[in-house]
Amino acid sequence: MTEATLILVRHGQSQWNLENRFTGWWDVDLTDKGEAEAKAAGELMLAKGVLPTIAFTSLQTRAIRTLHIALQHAGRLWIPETKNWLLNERHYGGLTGLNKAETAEKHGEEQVQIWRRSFDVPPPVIEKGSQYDPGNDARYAGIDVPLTESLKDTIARVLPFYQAEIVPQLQKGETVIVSAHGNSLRALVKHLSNISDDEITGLEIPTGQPIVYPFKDGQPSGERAYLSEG
Ligand SMILES: O=C(O)[C@H](O)COP(=O)(O)O
Repeated sequence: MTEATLILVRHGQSQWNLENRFTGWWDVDLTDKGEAEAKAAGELMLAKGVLPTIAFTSLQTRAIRTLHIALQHAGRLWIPETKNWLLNERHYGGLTGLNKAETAEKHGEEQVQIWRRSFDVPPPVIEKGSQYDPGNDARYAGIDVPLTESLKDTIARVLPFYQAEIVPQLQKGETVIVSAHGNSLRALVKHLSNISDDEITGLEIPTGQPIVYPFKDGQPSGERAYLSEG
């Protein structure tokens, strides 16, 4: 039997988390508070002796920097890491850049909640070439950049990456850290904790809080727990 550990961490507070704006694939950096959250996550991993041996992250600055700050403070900046767009945040389509409260005033709380948390209703598409369209960003060269994504669409890209790249590391007994985003991590937690399409609407992932799953032979062997509470 091979035991392993999966650590999931949502990036620390970003500039647009602070400004309450839909972010999705737009690339924003961490705030000072976000950096402090990442540092605390690394210190917690060190204190608990839960030390990553291999890392995965998205192509987005806020997740990459959270990973690096956390690893630095856990003494693990040297471990191998993979960056892949398949771990990016869910694409927020035409909502990208808008203020969440102003959007709720305009379209109603209920509609905004559907766009934010429904399983399979995507936000309106982003206009190609518009201000916050990441379609021409060099990091996405050769990728068919979506124009919007529901959680269901996000799961359809995150899970195959998880199965192909992350599960083999867990089967080998690695301590894997995935530094990603609210909705790309909701996609993973939905799968790992077997949460239904209806119940996933109620799941929130806080910034900078490592979530840990124990694994045996490449399968989760227990429920998720916050490392701070373990
Ligand atoms: O992309 C965003 O705006 C956030 O990272 C997640 O936002 P949400 O909680 O509205 O899905």
